[in-house]
Amino acid sequence: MAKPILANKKICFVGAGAMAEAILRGVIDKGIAHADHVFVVNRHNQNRLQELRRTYGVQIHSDKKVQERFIADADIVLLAMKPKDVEEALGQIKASVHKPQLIISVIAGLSIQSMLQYLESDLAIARTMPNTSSTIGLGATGISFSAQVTEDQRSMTMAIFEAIGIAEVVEEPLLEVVTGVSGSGPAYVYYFIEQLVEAAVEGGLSLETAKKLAVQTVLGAASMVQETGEEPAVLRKKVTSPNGTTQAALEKMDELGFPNAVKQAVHRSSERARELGALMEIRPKEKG
Ligand SMILES: NC(=O)C1=CN([C@@H]2O[C@H](COP(=O)(O)OP(=O)(O)OC[C@H]3O[C@@H](n4cnc5c(N)ncnc54)[C@H](OP(=O)(O)O)[C@@H]3O)[C@@H](O)[C@H]2O)C=CC1
Ligand SMILES: O=C(O)[C@@H]1CCC=N1
Repeated sequence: MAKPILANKKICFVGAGAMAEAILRGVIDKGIAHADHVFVVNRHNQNRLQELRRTYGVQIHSDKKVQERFIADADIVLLAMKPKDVEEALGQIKASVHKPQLIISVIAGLSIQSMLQYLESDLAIARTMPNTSSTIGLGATGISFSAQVTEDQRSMTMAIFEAIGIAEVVEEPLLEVVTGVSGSGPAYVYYFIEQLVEAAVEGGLSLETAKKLAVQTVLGAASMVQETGEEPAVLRKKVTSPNGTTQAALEKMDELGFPNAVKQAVHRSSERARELGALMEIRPKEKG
């Protein structure tokens, strides 16, 4: 059953890739948006639009004029293209977006100020940083709002992202930190699982058994933190017998710089988001 706040609202996704699919699948599966109120447009790939239509029942069209109407008629326009495509895409939709629509962006690094400049309008903007776990309702999203966003629009944004996981409102400059932690974060965990599996196979386990054990271990550890409310460091100590196997393994991780590698990776992702943001800024000389 759809929550009333979004029941009659039209959402148009501009961009039809991994992140758009994660969100649209989440909101449709959770019943907070009806598939016949979800519109998806992209630049070229018609097969991709057909695939999304077949899988989720969303509305698509190959005609650019009809796509422009999808955007103009939407209550919420959700921007989900890569940073390199922002200039072209926002230039194309500029004439179609208007007040009092809500623009939601998931684009890493793209500031509210840059969006307002590209769209040349005083629009209501929710800048977000979700992650792909939104697909299964376990996303983690950071959100900042522009001054123009109304209370209803805030509630709609929270409803969307809380339907597909947890959502935290943060000051806009902290969205880069969110990007480093939870936007890119699933990839770090997959990378960790890959190494666990590889080591298990090197040790002689079958690939199938290795995967089962590694995935259950990560799932169990994350759930323990969530369900017991205990600090990760306290839970870690409970696994670590003095002079036992875990202590030996953790000492090896320290020796090889694991804690520093993880922290530096998070900081580098945040820094990269800032770099992408700077690349997407409109310089004063390019205006008008
Ligand atoms: N993937 C992730 O884990 C996360 C991604 N993000 C952000 O989400 C955004 C999208 O990432 P992701 O989904 O991975 O990217 P994808 O490459 O999977 O998808 C990008 C989509 O944008 C479309 N597109 C490109 N140019 C235009 C245009 N001019 N007009 C309309 N659509 C266009 C592409 O369509 P076509 O094929 O026709 O070119 C494609 O469907 C990025 O900005 C990223 O920073 C945020 C959090 C997590
Ligand atoms: O890798 C990226 O740039 C995007 C943003 C966060 C996750 N994926």
